[in-house]
Amino acid sequence: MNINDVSEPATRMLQMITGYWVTQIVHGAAVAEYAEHLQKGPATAEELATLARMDPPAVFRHLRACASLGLVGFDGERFATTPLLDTLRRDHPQSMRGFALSQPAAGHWLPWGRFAEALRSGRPQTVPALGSGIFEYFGRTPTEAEAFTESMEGLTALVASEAARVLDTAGVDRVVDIGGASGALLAPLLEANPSLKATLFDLQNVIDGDAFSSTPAHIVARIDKVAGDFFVSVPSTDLYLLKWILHDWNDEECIAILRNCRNAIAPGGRVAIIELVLDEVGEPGLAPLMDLNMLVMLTGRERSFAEYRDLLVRAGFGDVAITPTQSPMAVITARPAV
Ligand SMILES: C[S@@+](CC[C@H](N)C(=O)[O-])C[C@H]1O[C@@H](n2cnc3c(N)ncnc32)[C@H](O)[C@@H]1O
Repeated sequence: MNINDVSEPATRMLQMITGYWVTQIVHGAAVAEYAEHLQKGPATAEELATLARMDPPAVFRHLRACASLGLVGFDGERFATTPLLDTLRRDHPQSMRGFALSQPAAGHWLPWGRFAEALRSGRPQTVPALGSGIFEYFGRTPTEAEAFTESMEGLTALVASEAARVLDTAGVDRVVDIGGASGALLAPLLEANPSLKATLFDLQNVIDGDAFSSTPAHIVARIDKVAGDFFVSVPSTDLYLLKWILHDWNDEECIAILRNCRNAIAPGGRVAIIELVLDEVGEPGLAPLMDLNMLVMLTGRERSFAEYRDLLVRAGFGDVAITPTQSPMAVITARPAV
C-alpha cells in the first residue's frame, strides 16, 4: 500500500478513518487563533504559543501538522497564513471560525461519539451524551452557544445574497426570520428593499447574545429582536423566513411550527423555507451528511422537495414552489391554502 496514493482504496479509507484528527487539528487552530495572529505577519511556533498561552513544543507539533495539511506555510523558521487558514478569521466574508469552534466542541462531539448507537436506535444522542437536548445545552454553555450562532452566521453568508436575489419583497411590510440566530440572513434583504422592516425571532439566550456582529449599524436599526418559542407562537407578519429550522425537527414538530406561522400570517403573506434539498441517492453534496448530523443531534432530517411540499400542505399551505440558488440551498415558498 502506497500511503500517499489516494487512488488506493486502503489509503482513502485511512484518510476517512483519521478524518476526526483533521477536525480536531482545525478546531485547535481556531482555538489558538492562528488565523488572527498570522494576519499581522509570519511568526515562530514560540511566538504563537505565547500569544495563545499554550505549550510551545505542542504548538510546534500542531503547526507542523497544519503545514502538512496546507493550513499554514513554513519558511524554515516562521509560519505564515494561507487563504485556507484565513477562512478561520472572524472578519472573513465567508468565515468558518464559528463552525470550526462549535462542531468539534463537546455539544456536537460527544453525541457524534455515540453515532453507532444512533444507528441502532434511530434516536438522537444528545440526551445520553449531554443530559439534555442541544438547545437546552446551549442555554447553559454560553461560549459554545455563541460559537454555534457564529457558525450559523458564517454559513448563512454563503446563501444570504442568493436568498435576497430570488425572494421578491416588493410590497412586503415586514420579514420575520424564525430561529434567525445572528440575523445575517436579513441584511441583504433589507439592503435590497429600503422600505422593508424586519424582526429576528429566536430563543431568549440567542436574542440576548451577540447578534448582528457583522451587520452594518444602519441595517441593525431596522431590525426588532423578539424572544420566543416557535412551538408556542410566532409574531404576525407577511413574510416568514425559516432557514435551517425545519431540518432540525420531525414531521409533527415541523407541522406545529408551520401551523403557528399559518395562524399568525397576514393576508397575502408567504413563508420561505431555505434548506438543503435531498437529491437522488448517490448524488454528492452536503445534504446526505447533514442528514446524519440531524439523526445524531436532533429529531430532524434532511428532506426532498416532495417531502417539504407534503409538510407545507399538511400545515395548511399551498402554491408551493422551489427556486434553486447558486448555493447548496434552495428557497421553497408557499402561501396559505384557500
Ligand atoms: C440550526 S439553527 C439555524 C439558525 C439560522 N436560521 C440559520 O440558518 O443560520 C436553529 C435556530 O433555531 C433556534 N431555535 C431552536 N429552538 C427554538 C424554539 N423553540 N423557538 C425559537 N427558536 C428556536 C436556535 O436557537 C437556532 O438559532
